Amino acid sequence: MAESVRRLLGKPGAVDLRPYTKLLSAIEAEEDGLRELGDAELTDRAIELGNAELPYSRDDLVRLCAVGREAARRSLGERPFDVQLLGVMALLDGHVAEMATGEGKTMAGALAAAGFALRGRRVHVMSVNDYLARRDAEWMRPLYDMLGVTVGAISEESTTQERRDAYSCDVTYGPVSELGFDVLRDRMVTDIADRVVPEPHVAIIDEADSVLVDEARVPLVLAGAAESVSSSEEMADLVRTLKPRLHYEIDDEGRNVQLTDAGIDAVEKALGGVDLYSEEESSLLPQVNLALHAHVLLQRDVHYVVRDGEVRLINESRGRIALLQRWPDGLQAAVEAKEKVAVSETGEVLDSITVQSLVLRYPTRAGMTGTAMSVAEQLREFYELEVAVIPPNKPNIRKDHGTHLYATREEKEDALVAKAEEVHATGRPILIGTQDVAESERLAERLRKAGLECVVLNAKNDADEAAIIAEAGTYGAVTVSTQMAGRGTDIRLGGSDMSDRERVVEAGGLYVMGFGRYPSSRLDGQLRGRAGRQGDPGDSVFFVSMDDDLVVNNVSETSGYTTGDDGEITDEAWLATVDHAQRVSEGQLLEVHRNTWRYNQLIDVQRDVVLEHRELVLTGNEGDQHIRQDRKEHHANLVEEVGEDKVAQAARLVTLYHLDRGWTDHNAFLSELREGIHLRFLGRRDPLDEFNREAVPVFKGFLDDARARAAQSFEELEAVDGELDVSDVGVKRPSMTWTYMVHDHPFSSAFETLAGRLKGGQKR
Ligand SMILES: Nc1ncnc2c1ncn2[C@@H]1O[C@H](COP(=O)(O)OP(=O)(O)OP(=O)(O)O)[C@@H](O)[C@H]1O
Repeated sequence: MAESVRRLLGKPGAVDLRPYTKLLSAIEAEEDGLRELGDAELTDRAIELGNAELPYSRDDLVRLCAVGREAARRSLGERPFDVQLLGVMALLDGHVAEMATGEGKTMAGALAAAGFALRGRRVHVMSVNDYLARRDAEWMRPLYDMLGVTVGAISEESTTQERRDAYSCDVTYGPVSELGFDVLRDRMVTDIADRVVPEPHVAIIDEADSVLVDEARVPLVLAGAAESVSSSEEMADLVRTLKPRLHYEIDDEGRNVQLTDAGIDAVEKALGGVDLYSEEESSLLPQVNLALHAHVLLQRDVHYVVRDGEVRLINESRGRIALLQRWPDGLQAAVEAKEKVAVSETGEVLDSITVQSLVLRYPTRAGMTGTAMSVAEQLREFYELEVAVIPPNKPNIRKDHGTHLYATREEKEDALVAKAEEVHATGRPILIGTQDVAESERLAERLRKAGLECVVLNAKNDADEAAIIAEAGTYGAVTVSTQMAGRGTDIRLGGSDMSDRERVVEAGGLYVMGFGRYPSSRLDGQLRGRAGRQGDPGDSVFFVSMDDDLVVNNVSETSGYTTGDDGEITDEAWLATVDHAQRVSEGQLLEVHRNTWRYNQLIDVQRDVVLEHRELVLTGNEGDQHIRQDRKEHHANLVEEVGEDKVAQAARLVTLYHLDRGWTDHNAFLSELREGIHLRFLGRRDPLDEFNREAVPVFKGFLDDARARAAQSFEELEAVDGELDVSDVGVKRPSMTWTYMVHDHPFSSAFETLAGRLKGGQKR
């Protein structure tokens, strides 16, 4: 209640920058003195700052910023601007610094990381991908060296030893997914020496809004022990024969598809006269629904691409292939069956972690991004983070034009292409943002036909992406790209070496065009922000049509407007509906985020109980003590045969095994419960309450059960040649493990569909 009232009343404000700005002149005053010092003396000055505790006093903050500025000037050849130092101070206070594109967040982040490290904190700088983690660590290394701070980076390919080395540095850069996977893997070790992640201190999150808001709906998963699911190609072929409206209906938002009565009859007939709602056939309906979802709602080249015989998801928030992502198993298999590719490896989910849980492990959190203010509320609600809006170094002179609205997609495309031709004729570089891969390719084709050579950026690897983006400011360049978030490379006018800068500036700088507005205004802002960096000239404009998904899915009335000859709708009221549609969509995204959060809160509490107990077993002799009491005689016999140490180790392994096994099973139970819980809507109960009501009692006996099973396994253990081999009693760790990100079920589950039918009062 208090929270909802606060949400309504308390407009999220930004952090007051005055305490920081007051220090700027004192920082500058130190500059001449520091320039006199030799490099080693400068390093000593930095190290001396480590002789006190956090937080930094006013005077020490001045010293840190002054030393940091001088070190950056010498090591990187760039003297941090005042605004970057404001960013550093905001980060050191644990805020999210909103700094526009090209303002130099990488350096601000590094100076803050060094500030924490000098005071004895371990810092993890979380990036959005491998490439940026490695690039930033290497780029900033000379600066860290000069400040006497060690730095390392991890990436997906890092070996265990490389990870350990990187984590032993003061500052470690890594993609958020890898940091999460390491935490998950560490939770499964049976020997403390196998752990790689040290105790968490400080997290500095780059592209904080993408990571903390957009990616927070995608849990990281550790899976193990292979077992293949049956392919559902038969179902895929069957649903292909069904006809829209006659056999199935799609709801207004395009998020749900349901069989009609005629559809059910057709499916039952095609399956040889089964009754889909009978007890015996209870597994069929979910399969049909999954196949139908895959067929109707998931489109190739919009939601996924097929490459090298694999279905690869497109990360909607970043508009590119998400190598590690997959849908929950059933849906993934259904899409694979639809595309007739081999059904991919599947196995048990050993454990999972959400971005929230990962980030909240760190007692100190901070972040930086170009677009934070519009998610200030979420950052506060989910991460207890406040936003500090750092002004640009030079005033932003980019011209953001109003949205152009058209009746149809064709008219929108015609208008955009015409505008692109007009702008291209002046030599200005153009960046066009599209909604999905298919659209970017179609549009590029159109542009080429119109004589505009263009580069399409949608699904390359991270390094290629960065190189393409870096050249997008070249004279006459036309670049078509899907969502820009997390690309992490700024567009310099005149190409990456800025050799042609003058000509491009004179022409008017980068012209950004959005082909459709994004599901949130923040994503629009990220695209616009690519133009006008560091006071450069630039323009941005969006072209929208009434049949864009954003409008169709979120506006109830989409007819009754008047258009000009070219199909443009200029009526302010209709333009306002586009803004409205975007707000509705933002509300939906927030709800999804909040739901993931709520469900995971309970799971996290239970996981913590298990982990706490597991830690006692792993690091102490909890397992042995319990078994010694429970199976006195057998324990004593084995001790006599093989000695205390070997028995204690066997008891530890057996207990860990049953704790982990129990948690895997409990996890599976919780996901099933969560899927099925929507049926509870039938009883008009709150599904979350229902979830908690069922999940809590089931967990009650968890530890006792695991202990009892461990004792049982131990009882069966026999000494052979003076050794105990726990695999004799079925204690086997997964032979292999792998990691991925589960794409949150984009549509309601099969159960919800069933619930929807029952709710509608249909027979059966
Ligand atoms: N103080 C400075 N003086 C001169 N150049 C600087 C300074 N700080 C950063 N730069 C340069 O500005 C460019 C942009 O820096 P950086 O990539 O860190 O920006 P960013 O804010 O992270 O942008 P993006 O939003 O694209 O990630 C880099 O080429 C960097 O070398």
